[in-house]
Amino acid sequence: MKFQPSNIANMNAFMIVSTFFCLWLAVYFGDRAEALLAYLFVFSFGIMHGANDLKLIQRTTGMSSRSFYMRALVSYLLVIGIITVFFSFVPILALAFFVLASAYHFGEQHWASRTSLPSILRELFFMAYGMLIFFLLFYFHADEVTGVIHDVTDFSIPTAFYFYGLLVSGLTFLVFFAWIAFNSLLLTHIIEELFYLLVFYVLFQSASLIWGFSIYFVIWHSIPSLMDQVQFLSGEISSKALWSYFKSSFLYWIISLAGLGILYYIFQGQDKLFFSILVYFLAAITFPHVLVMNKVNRI
Ligand SMILES: CC1=C(/C=C/C(C)=C/C=C/C(C)=C/C=O)C(C)(C)CCC1
Repeated sequence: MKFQPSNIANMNAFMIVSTFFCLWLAVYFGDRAEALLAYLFVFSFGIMHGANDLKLIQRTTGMSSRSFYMRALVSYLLVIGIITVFFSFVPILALAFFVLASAYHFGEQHWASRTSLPSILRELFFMAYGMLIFFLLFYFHADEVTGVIHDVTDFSIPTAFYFYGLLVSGLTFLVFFAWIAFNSLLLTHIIEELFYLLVFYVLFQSASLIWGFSIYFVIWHSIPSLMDQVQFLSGEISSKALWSYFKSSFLYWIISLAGLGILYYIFQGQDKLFFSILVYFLAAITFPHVLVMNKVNRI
């Protein structure tokens, strides 16, 4: 079965409907079931969307030899190693850098095809959007986020910080957005984009931290990104192309989950929140992925 462009256009409708469906589902679940489902989301689609990076590197560079694959794999593992060291020596800086890189990555995923802003401004806009998403989430779950950050870095962030962060990132985004619309650099609709922000407001305000994050991460980031990657790798979005994506990411996906299992085992006795382990894990696998996707988006 081939997906037509109209189906791809329906993606936005799918994202909105499934967001509210997931919010409604939460009414029926207790906290534990909700958290379990959230982890299932993150560990399935969330990890899977980053599991084809090596193939994407090969495709963006046009090099497909075995030795290139090995070099890419070694650089990949090196980046993961550097991040781990960074987190052990200066955790607060590493975390700040991780959130900034993630914000950029989320912004890039959402906006790369929706604005024709020139470079530098483009990157700053991606970042402002992503920071707005994170601060919106953090603002509504301030105490819990402060707890996780304290667990990871030993730093206590005052909860007012999230309010000011939300204010600054929100204003920066809105000024940028108005300027983009005014200069006809917007390839989408103003109302549509503002409506999505309203959806995120409702989502983060009503869902728990883990549920809100996983719904955003999977439905609004991982699934659209996975579709873009399938289109890039196979030239079409069809069941065959999706199957081939699944097959080539399977090994990396299993290895990542095994890595998470090992992290969990190491931290088990240290009284860490499972969330903190998740932050370390996401940070380790996210950095190489952000670099790869940035390269894909430049093609
Ligand atoms: C700091 C912090 C969080 C940050 C998570 C981030 C920054 C995730 C980024 C993931 C990416 C970019 C994945 C790749 O595609 C959580 C878990 C919400 C919980 C509270 C504390």
